[in-house]
Amino acid sequence: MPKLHIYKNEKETCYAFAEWLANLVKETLTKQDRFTIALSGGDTPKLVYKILATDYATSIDWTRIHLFWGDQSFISSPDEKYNPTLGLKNLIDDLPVSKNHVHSIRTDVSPQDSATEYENLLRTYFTEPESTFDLVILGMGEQGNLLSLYPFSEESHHAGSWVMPVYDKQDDLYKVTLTISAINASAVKAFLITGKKKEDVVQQVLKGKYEPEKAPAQLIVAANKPVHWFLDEGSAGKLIKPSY
Ligand SMILES: O=C1O[C@H](COP(=O)(O)O)[C@@H](O)[C@H](O)[C@H]1O
Repeated sequence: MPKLHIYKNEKETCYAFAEWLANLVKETLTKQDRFTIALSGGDTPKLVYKILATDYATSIDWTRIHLFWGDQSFISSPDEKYNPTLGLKNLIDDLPVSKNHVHSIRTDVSPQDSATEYENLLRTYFTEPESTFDLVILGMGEQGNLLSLYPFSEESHHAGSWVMPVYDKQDDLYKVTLTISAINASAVKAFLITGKKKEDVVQQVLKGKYEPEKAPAQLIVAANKPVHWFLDEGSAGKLIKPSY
């Protein structure tokens, strides 16, 4: 069941998301010792990470936060312009989180070895076989991918392992990504999607026919809990406009 949180623009959406995340962390940390987040890649969450690093630098207990990457591209360029993950990494470096609480996906080994190593890391970190992150932040690409799980790809329907290597045909590069199993085993799932260019994919997932091959985000479920969708009026355009 989706729970929609729709805001006027990207800025308002990101501020609201940061506030919601901070409250979730605070509430959860009254019941447990640590809070573990899987981060989305891409450009959209960058503002949220900036807001967290500044406005929430002291109000969140960062010593009890652990960060994992949701996916990672195998791009070696040292230039942020060509290497989006690098830009994100720089922002994560600004968060007041202990460096040994930031768990990255290696890119200095083969995608297969990197995926195996990340899977082992997760299996050691999470002691319950059916339970992963306290929060997974998810974006969606214009192609309809969530993390690096693409429409009509085998990996999007793979059950069992939590991590997989993926070849992204469109961008001609390898990626390592969490799987639907890892995402669905997390306590809270939240999409953060902004911009008019995403309104079709958002509509397809939330209002279209159930066709998970075409829209793998439809595979994200939360038993007895909502899947959160933080959208701006651009990305939610086709949900909020009357259809004639
Ligand atoms: O390819 C990817 O894109 C999506 C969306 O990125 P954005 O720049 O439009 O926010 C991202 O969520 C995913 O992690 C990444 O691999």
